[in-house]
Amino acid sequence: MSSSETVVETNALTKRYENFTALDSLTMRVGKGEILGFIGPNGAGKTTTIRILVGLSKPTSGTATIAGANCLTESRKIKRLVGYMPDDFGAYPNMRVSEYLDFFGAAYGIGRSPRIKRIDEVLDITGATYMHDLYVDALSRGMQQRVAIARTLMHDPQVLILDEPANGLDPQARIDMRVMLLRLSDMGKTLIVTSHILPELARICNVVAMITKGKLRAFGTLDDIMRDVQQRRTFEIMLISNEQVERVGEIVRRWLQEHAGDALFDVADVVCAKTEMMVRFSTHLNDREVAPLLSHLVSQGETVVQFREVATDLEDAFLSVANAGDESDHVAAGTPASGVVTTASAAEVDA
Ligand SMILES: Nc1ncnc2c1ncn2[C@@H]1O[C@H](COP(=O)(O)OP(=O)(O)OP(=O)(O)O)[C@@H](O)[C@H]1O
Repeated sequence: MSSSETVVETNALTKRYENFTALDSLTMRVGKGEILGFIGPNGAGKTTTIRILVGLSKPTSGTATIAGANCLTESRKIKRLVGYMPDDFGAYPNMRVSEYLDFFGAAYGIGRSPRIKRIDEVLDITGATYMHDLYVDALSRGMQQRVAIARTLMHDPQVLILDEPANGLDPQARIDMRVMLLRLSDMGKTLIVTSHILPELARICNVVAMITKGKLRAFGTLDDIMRDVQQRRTFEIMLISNEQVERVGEIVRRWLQEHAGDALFDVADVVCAKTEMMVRFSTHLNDREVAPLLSHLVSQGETVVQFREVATDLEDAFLSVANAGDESDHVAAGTPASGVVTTASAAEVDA
């Protein structure tokens, strides 16, 4: 992470709905001009975090600030500092793009003549000048996303929070979106961009925060996270009957606990696939270190049909980090938010 001036900061941010913890002690910071990729599957807690940041929801505990303004108590300042683009564009029948932007500019209290000038500026920044007189409800999804971003820029905020901006875009529109976000970052804007999948957008992010079930699982540069992910290897143990699966899973877990040293994530990572008669695990251990596990299983009376390493491409591994399950909660909970926190499971994130 760059050492630039901190613009967005959360400390132990927690949100509970009765007994349910939607956000669990989230601590992170984003610097000026940085693009944060805020990644996690559906229900991970991204919108909860964003709603707190933009002052629409109060946390149960913890703090959040944007450019020094308290998100909980200084909602006027926050409104001026932040441009928020929600996931849903909304319906605006019979409204031209210029009228749409004029409407939101007026809502921000921008006077008529600076508003007209600003509309041209934001359309220029977002490459949407040609849409000036088009009707918003006749635009494609990609065009609407541009206009939505133009709208968030009307009051020239320091921070842009974009909820799923790449959602529903075709490949070319995604590329265009990336270019636009980089341009905004070059202008010194700080961006928080959410996504429920590993987006192409992650490649332009300076920092990536991965969140599942309300907890931060990984935080760092994409390179940091990738490096850690690449050091892990996945093994599969094929068994002869499905009644072995849970038992072998437990043996593997205990063995990793003893042999994987401080690589606690390995233990959290054991996946038992009953119907496939298979146990899968990922580990930082090398071949020589992992080989004794096979003899250990045999010495415990387990019949093993195959014990093999499986190829996982980087993207699979990256997604599996984002989709870490409950079992790793005890590990991630005590881990500081800075630096890389990774776990991997074989479950797939929805794409
Ligand atoms: N008002 C509420 N009352 C109870 N539970 C809630 C409420 N709002 C959100 N939740 C729950 O909190 C969890 C986090 O939701 P959140 O909307 O933050 O997830 P998300 O990461 O934004 O997911 P998505 O990508 O689907 O929008 C979910 O399990 C959701 O059901």
